[in-house]
Amino acid sequence: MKKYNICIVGGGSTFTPGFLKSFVRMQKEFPLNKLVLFDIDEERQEIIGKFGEILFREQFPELNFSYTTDIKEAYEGMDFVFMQMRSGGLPMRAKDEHIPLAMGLIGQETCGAGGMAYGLRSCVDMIKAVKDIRNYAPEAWILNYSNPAAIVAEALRREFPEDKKILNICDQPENVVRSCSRLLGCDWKDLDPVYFGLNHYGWFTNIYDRKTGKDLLPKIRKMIKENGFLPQDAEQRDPSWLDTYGMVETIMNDFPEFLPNTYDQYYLYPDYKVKQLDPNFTRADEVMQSREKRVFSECREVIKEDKLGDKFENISDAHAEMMINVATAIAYNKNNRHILIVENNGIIENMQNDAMVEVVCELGANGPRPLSIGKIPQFYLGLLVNQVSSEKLLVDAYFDNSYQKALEAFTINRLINDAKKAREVLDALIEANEGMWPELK
Ligand SMILES: NC(=O)c1ccc[n+]([C@@H]2O[C@H](COP(=O)([O-])OP(=O)(O)OC[C@H]3O[C@@H](n4cnc5c(N)ncnc54)[C@H](O)[C@@H]3O)[C@@H](O)[C@H]2O)c1
Ligand SMILES: O=P(O)(O)OC[C@H]1O[C@H](O[C@H]2[C@H](O)[C@@H](O)[C@@H](O)O[C@@H]2CO)[C@H](O)[C@@H](O)[C@@H]1O
Ligand SMILES: [Mn+2]
Repeated sequence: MKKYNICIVGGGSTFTPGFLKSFVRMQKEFPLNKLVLFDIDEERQEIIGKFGEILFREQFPELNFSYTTDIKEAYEGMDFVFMQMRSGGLPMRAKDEHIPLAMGLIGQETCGAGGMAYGLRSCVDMIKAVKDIRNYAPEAWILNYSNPAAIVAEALRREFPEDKKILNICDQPENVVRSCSRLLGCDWKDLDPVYFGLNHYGWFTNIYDRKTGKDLLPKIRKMIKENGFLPQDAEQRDPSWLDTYGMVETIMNDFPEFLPNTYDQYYLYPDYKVKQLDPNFTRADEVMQSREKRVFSECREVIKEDKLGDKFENISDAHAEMMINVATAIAYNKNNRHILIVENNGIIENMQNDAMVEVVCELGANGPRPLSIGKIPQFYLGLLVNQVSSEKLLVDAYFDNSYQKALEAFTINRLINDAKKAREVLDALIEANEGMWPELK
């Protein structure tokens, strides 16, 4: 069995320990020869890297493991590059969330004004990173889940139109499916979903029982009405995530036809969410006080003790497992189903062909083969056409260095929806992102 060479970009991410654990756990399904962590932040990379050295010494000693801030060392000879960079880091995420909220607008990592601010930073850094990767590893599969994945996917589609080995993925749809399995008391792998939308903006039309073909969505709808909705890993979640999953019940009371992605809450209830969110303490602050602190202090402890102790079991690795499953589908031409972000080209019949949509695909060595959706109802079409327009205008702003296009992207966005507010928040974000955005003239 071939053993693969993998690089993780954003190797200093809070999610890296979860990946390291999954690579140990899944070494039979996905045998590795070499694993390199790459980050631009030497200090973060060193802490996670040293933790990784101890983890692999104890659990997977034959793996050739290293960490670096050098692009040649990172990319040369790679088969797969997993991308999880956070352009601007968590401090900039805090600004993306605080600035719009202080103006009465949704401030969120990937949605609305904050998502667009993060989007422009990610366009700059992701395009540079993909060029670097292609310089050293022209044939590597690039599996991107750096956010905002919708905007990154559109920018990469335009910058690298011939590159068929770049795949954009989000684990949120799979998480909703896993959460349904918790509700139903079954294995999530027995559920066969049908899903359409954009990244962080979609709906499940059906959740079939894989064995019988029966649609379980009516039962799920009823159970959510009676019992609410919890994430599969509720016991490990911060309070804000429990609120987010709880909103699925509200959404289904108003729009019972389909099961929503949790991110739909921002687009359907923007006024309510603005009132609920605290402009001085957002999710970024919660992450910096919880996950980031915990991950780095646990890594430091392991380094100090020079042994893993009991740390392995408690590392959360749900989305790492999903990403590794995506890589194995490609590596072994499995053609099993994943929800992926791909160019529409008629999959959603009544949406433009060049939209980057999120749908179920069969995935194998030749890439994704999306399953057709057909026409979607007017309500959903209206919402999605609005959002895809905003995302495309933002990417125009990036490529054309155009303030006007950015203003249009912000104005049309449902979470802003007013030209004066759009200009005000855009100008504030230009100032906050100095040196990290393209110059907008
Ligand atoms: N698509 C999904 O479903 C999904 C799920 C979870 C996280 N994410 C994304 O994963 C990323 C990491 O999230 P996190 O909360 O762990 O963030 P984090 O800030 O803890 O880690 C991100 C790392 O990226 C590094 N980085 C920043 N710019 C870089 C660049 N140009 N090149 C290389 N490294 C760079 C940072 O130094 C940092 O160590 C984010 O983009 C997040 O949005 C996506
Ligand atoms: O606020 P954060 O940083 O906790 O999460 C933002 C990300 O949320 C989703 O990813 C979840 C994922 O669904 C869950 O299974 C687990 O792995 O945690 C992740 C982070 O909490 C979303 O899909 C990402 O795009 C967001 O970046
Ligand atoms: Mn996501």
